Amino acid sequence: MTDAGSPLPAIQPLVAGNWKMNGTKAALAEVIAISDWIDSAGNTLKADTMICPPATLTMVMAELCSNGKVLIGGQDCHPLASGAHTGDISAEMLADAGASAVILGHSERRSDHAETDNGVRAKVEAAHRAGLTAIVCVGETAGQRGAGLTLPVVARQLEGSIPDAVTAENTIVAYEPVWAIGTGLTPTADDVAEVHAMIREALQKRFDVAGSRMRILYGGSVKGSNAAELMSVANVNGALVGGASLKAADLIQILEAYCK
Ligand SMILES: O=C[C@H](O)COP(=O)(O)O
Repeated sequence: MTDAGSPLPAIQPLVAGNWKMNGTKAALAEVIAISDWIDSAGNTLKADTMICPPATLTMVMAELCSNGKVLIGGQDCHPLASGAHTGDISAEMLADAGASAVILGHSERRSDHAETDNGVRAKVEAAHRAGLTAIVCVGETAGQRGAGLTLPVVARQLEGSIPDAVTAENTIVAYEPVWAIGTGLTPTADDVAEVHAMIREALQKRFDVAGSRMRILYGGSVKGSNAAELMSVANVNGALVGGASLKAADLIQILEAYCK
């Protein structure tokens, strides 16, 4: 309930495609096809749609999607606004290129670039400074899951990676079990429900109403054939999609789970 005692409005789901290190100019046709499909779906589609392309495509894709039907996000940013950091991109640069969000702390960044919770938190603060929504990824490895550590690992990542001052608009959590990414494996609906319930409770405890309103995405081998089941789990407010976001036809099958 809000302070005024009225019920909170429903959370608008988000389906975000993470293209990772995939996509050249030829792939822009996929985004045009997604945007055209969203047009034809009209208001039967009850979700927002985002594509997070590689940095080389951010600006051209943002220009192509300037009608706002497909939102554009980055895949990482540096904590600083500018400076001598060869190869890095700042949150301000992503915003300037037309992005409205940025994925931070993805498990591939955490493993490939030794990113820590503290480092991710600094990037989330940078995203907010630049006016971007931060999509903060958390999730356990297969080993941690086997050891029964899923909930404590995710709780620690949440606590460490998200700064103290956030809003329901500027921060999204993405739960992505590392072992489910790109493997075709997914947790059961009950397992997803358990983790998302814990995340919701932790967010509410820490951020009050903002924590009740924040979107919590599920990611890890989401595809057309499992989207409806996964997206109907309590506290799942959308999906972060890797492989199945690269082709318009595959992403559209996932979006169809949100057509009513
Ligand atoms: O960011 C997206 C995730 O890593 C999921 O990737 P996937 O859908 O290919 O499993």
